[in-house]
Amino acid sequence: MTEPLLKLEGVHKSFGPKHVLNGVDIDVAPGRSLVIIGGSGTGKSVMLKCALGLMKPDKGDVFFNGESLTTGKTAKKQRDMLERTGMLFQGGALFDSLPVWQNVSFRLLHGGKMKRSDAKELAIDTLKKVRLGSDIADLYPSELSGGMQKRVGLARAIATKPELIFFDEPTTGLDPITADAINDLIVEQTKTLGASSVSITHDMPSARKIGDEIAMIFEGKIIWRGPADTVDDSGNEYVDQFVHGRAHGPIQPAM
Ligand SMILES: Nc1ncnc2c1ncn2[C@@H]1O[C@H](COP(=O)(O)OP(=O)(O)OP(=O)(O)O)[C@@H](O)[C@H]1O
Repeated sequence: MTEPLLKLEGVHKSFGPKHVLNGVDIDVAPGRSLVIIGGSGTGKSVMLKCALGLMKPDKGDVFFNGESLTTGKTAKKQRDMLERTGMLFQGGALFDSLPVWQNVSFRLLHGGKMKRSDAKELAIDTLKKVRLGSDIADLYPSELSGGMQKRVGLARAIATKPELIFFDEPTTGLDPITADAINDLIVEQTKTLGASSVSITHDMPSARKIGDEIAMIFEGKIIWRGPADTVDDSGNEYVDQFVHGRAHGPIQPAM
């Protein structure tokens, strides 16, 4: 069996008396796309932060390419993982004070790896991949629509040609047509790179489109996982309620 690129094993995380993650086991193979669905406050973002090393699990481990990120020379291993990882944050999270091209090539510019002129050229090439023209390279994020900002965020996530990309609610705040176009670009660009991806969302159209596989988190555990095209017929009453957006069922609405 192929070694997973990313694996979370028995990950626990609590805040005081609040147990958010209660033994999360999940992995993603090279070149595969995993979408994690779950209701508000179920710990999706906390899980993502643990996977990225931004939060330390209380118990359990995170492996990147088979290497534990919580034991041994963790700082070096974390750095190595982050260099090989791209991220599209919820809301785009662009730097308002930097023009679009510097946002896209931020890591290459600031990692001292590239001359400014080369970084700008790479940014413009990458913007083209997300169907944005060179005319926006010198604009600032506030001058762009929400959909364009997401495209810039996607361009930034893929600019370093990562092996693994995290997508945190990639279509939040977009109309359904723009959201669909962003999802198409996400699929196209991750497949072109041959990268693995882990996305978290509660938007089912996005989950169906982006995911090779879908997993559901509930009460701090992965309660179901399967091929994306089986999510409507999972045989799991929790998944069924979530997928069909029913207020009544075993999951209580988060109010
Ligand atoms: N740093 C923190 N300190 C205390 N509690 C936290 C912290 N981070 C998250 N939590 C709590 O952990 C729980 C899960 O939060 P998380 O943001 O992971 O949910 P989520 O599934 O991503 O929700 P949503 O879909 O609404 O974004 C919440 O109850 C939240 O208040």
